[in-house]
Amino acid sequence: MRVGYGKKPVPPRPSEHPHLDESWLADGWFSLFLNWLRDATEYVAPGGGRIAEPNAMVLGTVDDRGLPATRTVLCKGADDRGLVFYTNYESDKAHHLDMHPYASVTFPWVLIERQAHFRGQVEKVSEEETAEYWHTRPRGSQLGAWASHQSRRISARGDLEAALEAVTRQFCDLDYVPVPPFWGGYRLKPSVAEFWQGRENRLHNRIRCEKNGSGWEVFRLQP
Ligand SMILES: Cc1cc2nc3c(=O)[nH]c(=O)nc-3n(C[C@H](O)[C@H](O)[C@H](O)COP(=O)(O)O)c2cc1C
Ligand SMILES: Cc1ncc(COP(=O)(O)O)c(CN)c1O
Repeated sequence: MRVGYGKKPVPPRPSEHPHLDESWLADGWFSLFLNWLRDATEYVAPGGGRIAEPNAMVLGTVDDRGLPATRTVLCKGADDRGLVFYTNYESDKAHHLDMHPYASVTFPWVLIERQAHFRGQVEKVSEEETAEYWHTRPRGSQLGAWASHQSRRISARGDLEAALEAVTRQFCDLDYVPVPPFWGGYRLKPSVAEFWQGRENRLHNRIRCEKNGSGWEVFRLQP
């Protein structure tokens, strides 16, 4: 199958925004990331379309053979320390991170012709931080996390539904579902961040910053 050129987005084109500039990253990646995440969250296309899950990021890890794996996770926390996501600590991605605690994440904000990309070391967040987030989740999502041994094989959909029924019964007398011991957050601490902004003729803007001691080295890359 040939994948061709899609329809051009209708005006106003986000690519008419000012050129991405090195100075925007002088203090590191965090403030530009927050601005772009907010833009992605608030953006409404002329036809009314919005970016679904603007906090979705594609997480790249490597397995014990050095074989890369990517999957989407939701960014549930961001500050100048890094980007936080929550998952099962016995999943494939968790095994990858146990062996090799480095990862990349990419936010593909295609609708607004932007992309943000981060690479760095990954560490588990504290149990307190996990608990604080866990208790904001709907009960159904909490029970689903208890029911699913993420990334393990299961022979039938029905077994998953039976597992959900079992944990629903197990916790039915409790007001609060406890945090599973096998569930929690990770924080990716960027040492490299790159912001991409689409431009005419594929002459896109790419600005990268790399951690350099306590500061950041900022430079432009060819598209
Ligand atoms: C939009 C979207 C958001 C997702 N968010 C998460 C998430 O925050 N945490 C998670 O564990 N899985 C999330 N998933 C599922 C993962 O992509 C993946 O299938 C799962 O974590 C198992 O990955 P692994 O086997 O590589 O560990 C999401 C999937 C999609 C499509
Ligand atoms: C399995 C799984 N775990 C965690 C999450 C994170 O999001 P939430 O806490 O809002 O469920 C998601 C989001 N799709 C998910 O699919």
